[in-house]
This record gives sequence, C-alpha cells and structure tokens, in this order.
Amino acid sequence: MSAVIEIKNIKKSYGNVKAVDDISLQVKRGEVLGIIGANGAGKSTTLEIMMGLRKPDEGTVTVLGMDIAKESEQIKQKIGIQLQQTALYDRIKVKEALELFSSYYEKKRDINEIIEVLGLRPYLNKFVKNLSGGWQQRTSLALALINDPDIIFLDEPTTGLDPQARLELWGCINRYRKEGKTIILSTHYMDEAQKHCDRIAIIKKGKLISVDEPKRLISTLENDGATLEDVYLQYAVGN
Ligand SMILES: Nc1ncnc2c1ncn2[C@@H]1O[C@H](COP(=O)(O)OP(=O)(O)OP(=O)(O)O)[C@@H](O)[C@H]1O
Repeated sequence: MSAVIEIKNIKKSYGNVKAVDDISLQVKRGEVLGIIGANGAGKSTTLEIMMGLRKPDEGTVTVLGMDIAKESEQIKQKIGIQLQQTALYDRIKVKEALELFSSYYEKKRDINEIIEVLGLRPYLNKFVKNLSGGWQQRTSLALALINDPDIIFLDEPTTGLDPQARLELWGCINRYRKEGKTIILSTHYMDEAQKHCDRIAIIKKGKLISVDEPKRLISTLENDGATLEDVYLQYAVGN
C-alpha cells in the first residue's frame, strides 16, 4: 500500500504545552487508521495538522503527494473533514448545510445518494441543533463526504452516541471504506478501534508511542485474552 499522508517530525506547542512533540507517521492508501490517547494527548492537534487546519511549528506534511504548506487548496478539494461536535451548523437546516458545503467544491458527489446512504431524507428540513447526537454526526459525516474525498478525517465520530447509534454510524463509515477511501479517526472507544481499525497510532503527551495493527499491539502484552483496552492502559496512560 502506498502512503497517502506522510508527516515528518511534526511539532506544535501552545505556550509551554508541547501538544505534538516530533511525530512522524505514514498513512497508507485505503486503510482505517485510528488515533488513540488520553484527553489532551495531542490527537486532535495531530489530525488538524494533517487536515491543514493548523500549521505545525516544525516538520512537513505531504498529502496525496502534495506539500500542505504550498498546495493546501488542492488538498482541501480531496479530503473530507468531520470535526468534533460543533455549533457551526446549528442554525441551519440539514438540507441547507448540505447545499452550502456542496457549493465549496469543484468535484461533488451526488447529494441524493449521500442522503439515501446515511438515511437523512426525513431530516432534511430540520435544524441541525434539533437533531439527536447520532443524526448530527450523520449530518456532519454527510458534509465530509460531499466532495467525494479520497481521505476522510473523523475526530471522535462516535463520542456521546448510544451503542445503537455508534453501530449504525460505523455501518456508514464502513460502506465508504469499502470504496477504498482512506479513513483517519480519533476515538476513546477501544472496542471500536480494535474492531474497525487496520492500524492504531498511540499518542501520549504529544509523542507517537507506537503504530501497528490492533492484534500486533495486543500481542505485545503477556496476558492471554488481552484487548486493545489493556494496550491503552499499558502504553497510553501514566508518566
Ligand atoms: N488552541 C489551543 N490553545 C492552547 N492550547 C491548546 C490548543 N489546542 C490544544 N491545546 C492543548 O494542547 C494539548 C493537546 O490537545 P489536543 O486537543 O490535541 O488533545 P486530544 O488528544 O485531542 O484531547 P481530547 O481527547 O481531550 O480531545 C492539550 O494540552 C490542549 O490543552
């Protein structure tokens, strides 16, 4: 598999907080890469640097062979972004949000097809803020898909959703994975990460501790029956 994203020696500080401390990582075409780590570990900052939303203090980011520092406009056309729950679209209706996003891009996927796949048709005339968390997340996934991106970024897509809504959202995400899209997400749910991610990147205090397949990470632990949660407790927490 070839790399669709390559970050090299990325650093980002806020005052004396080293949010990202010298991370290098390659994301392979077509994989689902999960980023795990404690609150404040640097997951969102790393994701936002890959998306081009934040500039690193040091290091380089190459997305689909393009340098993010020079070709961010071209890159934006080819990526889809779902941020953590946001009030940004609260005051507009689902249909309006879809139309607005569609107007940003040259290449567009058929909106009706996205609406059908994500089951949004009954909600089109509702305000985003009046939807349940699960439907808000589906709306923001729909917005991330509108330009038929090669790479989809999902920042904690299932946080706060009930188990059924989480399962359904994963059904939607997996459908796009089957099309060969590369998916990069952060999550606090180790069961989801273990089940759905091809590889897991563990971030602790701004540093990349490990990146590997869930079963290989689990095999580094000595106890039989270990899960990714045990991996998390072993590698992602503490000093
Ligand atoms: N805009 C900002 N200004 C100041 N500090 C920031 C800013 N954004 C992030 N930080 C700090 O950088 C560190 C990393 O934050 P980040 O949001 O990347 O972590 P995270 O792993 O995504 O956390 P969470 O799981 O809580 O979402 C934290 O200490 C956070 O407080």
